[in-house]
Amino acid sequence: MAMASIAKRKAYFLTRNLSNSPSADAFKLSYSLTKFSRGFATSGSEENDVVVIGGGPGGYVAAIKAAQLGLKTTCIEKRGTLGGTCLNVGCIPSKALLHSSHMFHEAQHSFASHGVKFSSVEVDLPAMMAQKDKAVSTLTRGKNIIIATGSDVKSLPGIIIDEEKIVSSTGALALQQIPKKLVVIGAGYIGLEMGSVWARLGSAVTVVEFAPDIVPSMDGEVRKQFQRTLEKQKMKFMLKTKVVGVDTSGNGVKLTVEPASGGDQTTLEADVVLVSAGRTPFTAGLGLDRIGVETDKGGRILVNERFATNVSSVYAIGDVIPGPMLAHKAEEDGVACVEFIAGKHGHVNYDKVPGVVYTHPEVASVGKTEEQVKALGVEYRVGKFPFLANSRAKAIDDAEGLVKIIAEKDAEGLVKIIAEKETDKILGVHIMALNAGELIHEAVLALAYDANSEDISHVCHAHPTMSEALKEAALATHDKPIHI
Ligand SMILES: Cc1cc2nc3c(=O)[nH]c(=O)nc-3n(C[C@H](O)[C@H](O)[C@H](O)COP(=O)(O)OP(=O)(O)OC[C@H]3O[C@@H](n4cnc5c(N)ncnc54)[C@H](O)[C@@H]3O)c2cc1C
Ligand SMILES: NC(=O)c1ccc[n+]([C@@H]2O[C@H](COP(=O)([O-])OP(=O)(O)OC[C@H]3O[C@@H](n4cnc5c(N)ncnc54)[C@H](O)[C@@H]3O)[C@@H](O)[C@H]2O)c1
Repeated sequence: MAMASIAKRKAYFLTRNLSNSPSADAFKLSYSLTKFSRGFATSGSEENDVVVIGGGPGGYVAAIKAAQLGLKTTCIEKRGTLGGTCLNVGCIPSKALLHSSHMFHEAQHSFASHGVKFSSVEVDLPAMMAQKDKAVSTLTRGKNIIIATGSDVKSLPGIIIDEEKIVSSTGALALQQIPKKLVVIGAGYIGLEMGSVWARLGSAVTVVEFAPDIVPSMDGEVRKQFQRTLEKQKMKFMLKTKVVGVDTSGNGVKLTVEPASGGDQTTLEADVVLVSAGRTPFTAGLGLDRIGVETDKGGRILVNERFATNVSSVYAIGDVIPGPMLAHKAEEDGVACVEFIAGKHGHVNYDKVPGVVYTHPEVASVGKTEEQVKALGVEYRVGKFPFLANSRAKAIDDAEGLVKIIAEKDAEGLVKIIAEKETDKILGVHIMALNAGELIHEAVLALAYDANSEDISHVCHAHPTMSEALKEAALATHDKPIHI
């Protein structure tokens, strides 16, 4: 067992290497949970104010915040390192590979038009993986109970993940060879990000999606442009399609697929299949049923607005409770939860949590989609501004990220703002651009302060910047944009 303490903050982090006996660990931890819930002291001789189970973004942030609030805190993590899914097998390694594969793609396709020439460019996959591993390891060194045990990949009936031929995101982050053919099941965040990585490195990527659209939670208009852009990057989509059979007996994998509503079957061949059809809350081994913690049908722990479960002194945060499965949402949950425990007021507004798909271009959003606003029966106005008319995007030849498709109007990046017609209050902002994940925060702030589109249009934006597109879209929402 490795034990690290952040002495200054007086939060203790207990991590253990699970390589010996996962079940023994699960048993000990579930035993502890039962014990804590009855008000006993924690393991060892010392009494804690807060014990956090799980050291992911939700758990470790909750532990640090609790200690900052003066609560004696211990965080227990079954992995050898803190950081959870996000740091170990999620956000950080996936963004490292997205960045490396993007550099390779740029060197192949864009540098020459900027006057930078190479005689040859090739991929050194082991070096790329080592760079990703370095990014992770650099960051991992670094009585009340809060359950922050996160989530795990959702398995599909009849499909067994072996992390070699049939992989979850964890396996897709560690492939030893570039697959010639990669089939991705699920066109959500993971499927599109990991599909992008391997498509850029040369894999022929086919994405099979059950729903009629990719990223079903995304604004419809933005999603259509996004799909066209990904198709131009050679990703193929089979929408309204389900996988009904898998054969791994040969060298590769044979997948039988058919229309979601039934019909003729076809066979897809792949070297590797990525299962990215969602994630489920992870509570195995905690013995929740033994202490009577309520969950919903999907296994998510039910909490009230104070993150308290139905069992006294037991709280839950992050991926293990309902809401978006995002690292920054888990962190906000953690902070708000311990603020309540410390007798203060905490708050997380799930309507204003931004989401970013880190492809190229990125797609970022906050607030409601046009479809959601329509469904609510709210009268609204839409303001849009394309990056083709933004001088900074043009100056860096990245109106969409790929020089070759710059001229094609239907594939341009954009800012889209949806505002309530009567009040002009901003209800949702959607951005597709190379740095949309950064640009979105002006919109997040606007929503946090209940701003109107007119408010944004009165703010002076530096020129030339991509942020000017947000001001122009705001103008377009209630008036007319200047530069189009
Ligand atoms: C490939 C991938 C890419 C992602 N990219 C992004 C991104 O770019 N941005 C983003 O916002 N989100 C991203 N996510 C989602 C993000 O990782 C999660 O939303 C986030 O990690 C949830 O945090 P958490 O603290 O709730 O749970 P987790 O990070 O899953 O942490 C839970 C921790 O609890 C531990 N644990 C579980 N059971 C026990 C037990 N019984 N005892 C002790 N410890 C236990 C686990 O080992 C784990 O370390 C990504 C996810 C994946 C899979
Ligand atoms: N950039 C980020 O913030 C980021 C990156 C990766 C993961 N994540 C988080 O991780 C979570 C899991 O990601 P994910 O991509 O696995 O889930 P997701 O919910 O984003 O997407 C899953 C997709 O699979 C489809 N699907 C479901 N069952 C299917 C089936 N049987 N056949 C074909 N398609 C099917 C769904 O319609 C959906 O489009 C997400 O909730 C996301 O919040 C976030």
